[in-house]
Amino acid sequence: MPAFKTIDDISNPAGKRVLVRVDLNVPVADGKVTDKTRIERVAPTILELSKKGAKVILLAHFGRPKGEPVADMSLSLIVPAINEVLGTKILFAADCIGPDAEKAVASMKDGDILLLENTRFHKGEEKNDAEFTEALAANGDIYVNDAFSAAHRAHASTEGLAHHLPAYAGRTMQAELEALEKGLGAPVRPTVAIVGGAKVSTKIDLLQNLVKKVDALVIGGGMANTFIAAKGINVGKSLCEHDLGDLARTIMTEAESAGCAIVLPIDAVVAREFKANAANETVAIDAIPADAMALDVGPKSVEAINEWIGKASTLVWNGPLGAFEITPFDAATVSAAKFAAAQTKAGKLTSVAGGGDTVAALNHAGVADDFTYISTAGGAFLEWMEGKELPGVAVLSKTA
Ligand SMILES: Nc1ncnc2c1ncn2[C@@H]1O[C@H](COP(=O)(O)OP(=O)(O)O)[C@@H](O)[C@H]1O
Ligand SMILES: O=C(OP(=O)(O)O)[C@H](O)COP(=O)(O)O
Repeated sequence: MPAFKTIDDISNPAGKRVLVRVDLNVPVADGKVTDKTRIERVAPTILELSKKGAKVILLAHFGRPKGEPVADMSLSLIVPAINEVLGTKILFAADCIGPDAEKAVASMKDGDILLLENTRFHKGEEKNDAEFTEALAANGDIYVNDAFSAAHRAHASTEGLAHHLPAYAGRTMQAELEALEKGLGAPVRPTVAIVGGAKVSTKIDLLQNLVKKVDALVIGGGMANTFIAAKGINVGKSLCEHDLGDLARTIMTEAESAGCAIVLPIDAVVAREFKANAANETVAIDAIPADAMALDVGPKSVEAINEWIGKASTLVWNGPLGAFEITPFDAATVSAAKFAAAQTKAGKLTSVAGGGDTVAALNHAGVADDFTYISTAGGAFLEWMEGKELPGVAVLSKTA
């Protein structure tokens, strides 16, 4: 575990302006938060600092707005859910830097909690731009990073700020690293990884190293469509990143050399509309109609996936196997989740899953509590698993 300072090392937080980086990138449907796990996980840090009399100023991103304000990516949408979890009313400022932020911070009393608007509404955030970082730092005396799930990003609010202010790890950051080390520090083989979901381009790179660490890599969701297409199979209108075909083929070749089995779907549940209860059919993977989308992996694929889970001693999982938010396309994810939970309860499996939507999917399946450990992190968790240095964690120990 990297050595860093924690909240215990803040000598007297009372009256201090503490910039706390949290991950509020939560699943939302019809303007409502559908899974509050990430908020629940950062609540202890926020409440502890507030109780100690600090002025708690929350920094977070929401979605991928590309450096411009986007109405449905405003963190104001998350405020009611935060109030509910914290059991107190927080303040909100319409910008994370400049006069709006300054005014809101200046009016805070000791113990108040203020959420600043989406840091990604400014281009400087993802560029880790010095001027933007300074503008963020102007509103704080201390920086606490509690966003383990965003620690794989070297952004202004996740990395840059630690160079400008005394930096500490929050309680969730500490707990995540400790739990991952305990559960996966020395994984018992065979180790199986399941990677699915929709963030294909940002996660596909990780698979190149992951295939060297695991005995089987099960690929589902939009990631599977990209691999299927790379094999020359038509995936119709499915979520698929066709330009990543070369990389997908390289990963399959490297997996073979490393002795890692790649488990791709052999059938799919397809529909013509992305909505709950859309008319659907199950087809062989090479028979996806040109006008349809594969929204879930099919029952034969689930059988094969569960067979791999049955052989595994360790399971790491990020990314749902299908569009689990809309029935019946949650079937494969729910089935594999229930089977992995049963294996874990029977003492046959160490199961670690992570990612905002993955946690929501496991909650939806009603089995999140039965997994060995649930991380709030998806991409960060996979990068940690690869043995990569996470910039948001590394900077905390470098500046300690
Ligand atoms: N076949 C598919 N087609 C479209 N979307 C999919 C498919 N499979 C999974 N998804 C979507 O992937 C999203 C989750 O992906 P991702 O953000 O990568 O996971 P996590 O947040 O757990 O890291 C969900 O919203 C789900 O609907
Ligand atoms: O939701 C997140 O990552 P995850 O989907 O890998 O769990 C984090 O908030 C990071 O978001 P990003 O992948 O847009 O940088």
